[in-house]
Amino acid sequence: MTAAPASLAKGARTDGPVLEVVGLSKSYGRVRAVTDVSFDVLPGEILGIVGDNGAGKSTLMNMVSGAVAPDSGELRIAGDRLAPHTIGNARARGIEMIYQDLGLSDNLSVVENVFLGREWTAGPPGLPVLRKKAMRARTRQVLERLGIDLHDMNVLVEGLSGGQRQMVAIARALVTENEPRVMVMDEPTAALGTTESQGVNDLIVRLRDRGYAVIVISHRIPEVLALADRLLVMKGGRRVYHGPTGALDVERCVQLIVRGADALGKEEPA
Ligand SMILES: Nc1ncnc2c1ncn2[C@@H]1O[C@H](COP(=O)(O)OP(=O)(O)OP(=O)(O)O)[C@@H](O)[C@H]1O
Repeated sequence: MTAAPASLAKGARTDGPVLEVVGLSKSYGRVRAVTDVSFDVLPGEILGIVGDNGAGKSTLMNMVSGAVAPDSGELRIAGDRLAPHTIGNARARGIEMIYQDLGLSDNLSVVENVFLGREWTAGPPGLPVLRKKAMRARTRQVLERLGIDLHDMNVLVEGLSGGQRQMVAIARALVTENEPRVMVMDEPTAALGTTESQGVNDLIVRLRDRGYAVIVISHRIPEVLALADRLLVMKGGRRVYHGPTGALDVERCVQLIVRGADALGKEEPA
């Protein structure tokens, strides 16, 4: 388990779900992007999120990351309500989102990317000096801890493979002021071949085994069924399944995505 962030509210729970999403809804004009969706994630768990295009996955995750404020419902982190509902507050409370475009700068090195926008400096105010050695050491430590093999951390990111870039983005999410507790990844393997996908998925499993909660949005049904412990299936902005992946096979999962909860022929598990 990772240490509880210092910013965890007094009295907040440290066992049970690290994240509870309670009845979130969001409309854009007349489009109901997400309607009354609830789910939770435990520490040391991978939750997969699947659904057709337009099912509401991105809107839901943008609410989880604090980027989009819900019309109704709330987010609880370790039992404590997220308020105000902002990216800054969600990050301070340990929620990190890695978008599909990764947000890396090609012309900067691995270390520079990991610390981009929050560089460590020393020296008097107005005359900051970059603490390059310390940043390199911290980056190496995080990469080694996660078993990420990147020999040259001064190499420009443009020279890295898709899988390596994904790993730099994950390292970047880990080098924050507060230890993250929930990592949300949008299609982390979408642009990768089989071997590189396997490398990224192995890393996601290592994150899970270190106590992080990892939420993975994916279109790759067999892959996410093999990777995730539980699955959230969305259709038309609604939750149609939230339960163990072991209860589903690829065919049933596809049926849920296409037909909704009717595909199970019974009540979905809570
Ligand atoms: N900023 C926005 N303004 C207007 N409508 C939006 C906005 N964001 C999403 N929507 C609409 O909300 C619905 C859900 O979209 P969302 O992007 O959350 O689905 P998704 O499951 O992530 O889809 P995809 O897999 O294609 O990314 C869609 O009908 C979409 O057009």
